[in-house]
Amino acid sequence: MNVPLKGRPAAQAQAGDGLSVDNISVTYRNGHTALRNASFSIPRGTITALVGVNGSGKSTLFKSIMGFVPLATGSVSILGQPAREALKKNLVAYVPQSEDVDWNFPVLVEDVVMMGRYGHMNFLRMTRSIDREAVDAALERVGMADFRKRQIGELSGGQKKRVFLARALAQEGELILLDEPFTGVDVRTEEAIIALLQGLRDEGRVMLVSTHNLGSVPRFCDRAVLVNRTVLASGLTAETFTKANLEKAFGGVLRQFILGGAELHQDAADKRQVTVLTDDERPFVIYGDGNGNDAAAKKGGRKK
Ligand SMILES: Nc1ncnc2c1ncn2[C@@H]1O[C@H](COP(=O)(O)OP(=O)(O)OP(=O)(O)O)[C@@H](O)[C@H]1O
Repeated sequence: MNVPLKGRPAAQAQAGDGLSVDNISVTYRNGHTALRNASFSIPRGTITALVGVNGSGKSTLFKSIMGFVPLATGSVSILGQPAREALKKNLVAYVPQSEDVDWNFPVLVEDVVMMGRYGHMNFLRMTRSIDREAVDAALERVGMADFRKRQIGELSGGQKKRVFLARALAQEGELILLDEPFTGVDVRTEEAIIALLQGLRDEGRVMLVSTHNLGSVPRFCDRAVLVNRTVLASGLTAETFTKANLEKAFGGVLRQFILGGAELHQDAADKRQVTVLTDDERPFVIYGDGNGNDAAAKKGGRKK
């Protein structure tokens, strides 16, 4: 049985010493160069946000790491080994965007999660008790054990995300790529996913998470990579989520937001903290100062 990704090969996973992307360029067959000379590296035991406007190349970067698209230049190394080796060893787990999954594919929740075990099986794909245990544990961990006999097409958006997270867990991937895991999920599910990612970080795994939810990045991401057809900035969140970098990455979009009734405030005491004041004058900190002053949408008066 194949992973129900539209037009993509089954995600293969493997293990290493963080993720290193070195000078990669990707040109699609229609001649469009989606990434040019992109470089960054992230260590083990970290959660890194991948942010950028629509079409900036986030999914292309994931596809490059997964070997779904050929690289015109550069290389990717995963856990200290060439990407191809790491992929063969099942060290990379991929949680795709919901739009990339064929939800009409007739498959049960438990079968999707079992797909995470394929890389651990022989070519006959005979399931062993260790595989069934891994599936059970993964379903329990994401709170989807009661849904194991459901067709995947019969789940809510948040439940679908959790099933694909369970597949990544069952795979025991050391590098986990998550393409917009919070799109279409409620606040409770988002919190549950964040808690799960934090647990995986504590186990020493490497996570790269693309998200449009800038407000939550400082809360759970140690690092950030800002892209727009190349890597504009990368490093610790507090040092990377600067007003200058965010404007570079989001340009008119960020300005539009500010002009549309809010404003950007650079904290005088800590130059790294930026607060967006919303219409109703609630400060919304889009990156924090490391002292807990990074909660989204705190109630309070207008900062001077
Ligand atoms: N298969 C393809 N063939 C040609 N161009 C493509 C292909 N896939 C993506 N692109 C183009 O490459 C650019 C980067 O697309 P990509 O999907 O990587 O962006 P993204 O940052 O993930 O966007 P979003 O936030 O909307 O998901 C876009 O201009 C897109 O139109």
